Amino acid sequence: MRTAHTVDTVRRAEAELMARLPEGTLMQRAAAGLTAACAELLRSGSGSGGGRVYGSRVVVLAGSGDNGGDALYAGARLARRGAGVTAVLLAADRAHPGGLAALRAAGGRVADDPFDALDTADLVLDGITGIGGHGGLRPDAVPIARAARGSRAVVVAVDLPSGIEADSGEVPGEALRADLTVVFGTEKPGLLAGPAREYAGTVRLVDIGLGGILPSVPALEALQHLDVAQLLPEPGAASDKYRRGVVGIVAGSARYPGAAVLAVAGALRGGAGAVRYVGHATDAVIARFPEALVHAGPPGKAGRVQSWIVGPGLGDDLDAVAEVLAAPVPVLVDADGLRRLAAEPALLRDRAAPTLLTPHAGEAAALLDTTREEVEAAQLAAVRELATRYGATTLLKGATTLVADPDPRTPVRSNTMGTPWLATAGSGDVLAGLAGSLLAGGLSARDAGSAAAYLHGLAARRAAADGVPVTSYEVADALGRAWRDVRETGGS
Ligand SMILES: NC(=O)C1=CN([C@@H]2O[C@H](COP(=O)(O)OP(=O)(O)OC[C@H]3O[C@@H](n4cnc5c(N)ncnc54)[C@H](OP(=O)(O)O)[C@@H]3O)[C@@H](O)[C@H]2O)[C@@H](O)CC1
Ligand SMILES: [K+]
Repeated sequence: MRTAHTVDTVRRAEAELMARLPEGTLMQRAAAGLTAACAELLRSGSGSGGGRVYGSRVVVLAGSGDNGGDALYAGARLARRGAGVTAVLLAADRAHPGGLAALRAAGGRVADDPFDALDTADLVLDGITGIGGHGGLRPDAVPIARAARGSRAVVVAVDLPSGIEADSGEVPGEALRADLTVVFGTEKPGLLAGPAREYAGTVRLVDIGLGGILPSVPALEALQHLDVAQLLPEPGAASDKYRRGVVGIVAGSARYPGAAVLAVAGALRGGAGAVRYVGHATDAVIARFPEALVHAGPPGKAGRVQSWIVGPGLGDDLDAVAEVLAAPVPVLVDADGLRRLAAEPALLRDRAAPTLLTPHAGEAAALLDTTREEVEAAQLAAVRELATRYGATTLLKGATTLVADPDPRTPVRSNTMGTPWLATAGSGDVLAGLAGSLLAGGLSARDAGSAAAYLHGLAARRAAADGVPVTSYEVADALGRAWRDVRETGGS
């Protein structure tokens, strides 16, 4: 599990740890980890320096705080290993004194012209701001950040990409996009939530000893293979199809039969014992999936289910939404179902069983009565607000999918397994089917949503492995492989 803690929590834990250690220990631990990551990157040839530290050209962008201190100390360590290190000081009179002295003592120098230095750099260390930065890059830093990003150097962010908001994941102005972010002690929410996450590149955690001090419940968390393997239901010897759960799907219409087919495709690979399809696309569903149970009447007459999925491709025939929401079983509401809910939120009022809402940014905007742009700019705030306002677990789709429970103390789950290949028609229908199927298998709404998002992303990566565009149907087809992948890592 990857975990992230808020800035306040990190600062409290750091203060507690620092009180027990000689002064400067944490910064030296951070700088040592940062140096190791940079050296590895330079040796791998990711920079343009010919595969070694000795003789490589490193530029340190140092702001006025401790983030700049970390970067300067790491620059000093790289200089001692033979790198040519130049510092660009964003606030010359307030650069970290110890870090700057160490850099000079190791043979590093301060740049006369930042742009000349960046022009020939192999690696840039971004220490402009870390957890103390707010409001995006300041005007004087913007051209320097642009030159760094425009150079051929590999960019390594110190703790966080400068310009992102650590706690909210928002990017209020410009930020410096990194290839690698070396984060200290614990991840910060902005590394697991968009849009900030898209600035971080690969994230590498350096242990500085906060492990035993940080609270065990983080602000955000992201499942990994092993976590997903532990969540997936496994049929026991006594399982029959009803014990494994029947998932009911109300989706598709004469106009959009494909949404029904794709939702059923996802559900069939989610481990439920049976999939019961209800709606106007029974012929299309049966033609593709003879194993599905189909029913053309209202959901209430379709027979028992352990969970419902309602919404994909329904068009304007939305009477079934209220009917399904009145059932005492877990319900996943997607697509057109969410439109109905935005018009009548009271439909959720009397529900006691779990509800999982799966909006994309546009649907989330309608539910929150705001714009898509506002949701995309503040994804973490939006998913939390949806979950509390609607009293329902909410999965907000995007480049980084987030899942929030109504109880604000429960960590928000971030799915880091997504891929741009998933931005394709019908992708959400497959995800809804898969998540609804996991709900029928007994997973909580939060587990079902986050495990489904993970498997869905992994399946898309597998399906697109040879670099060709994938269709949603192929993603559904690859879910079996994704499931096997996590199972094999999970050792079950
Ligand atoms: N605590 C610890 O034990 C450890 C901490 N560690 C490290 O310390 C980092 C936190 O250091 P920090 O608190 O000094 O803040 P930091 O992120 O360097 O920047 C704040 C300074 O920048 C300024 N500033 C603000 N916004 C700005 C902007 N948009 N653009 C430009 N400047 C801006 C603002 O100054 P101002 O100009 O407003 O007076 C302020 O002084 C943390 O991320 C980690 O790297 C590690 O060594 C491990 C141990
Ligand atoms: K930084």
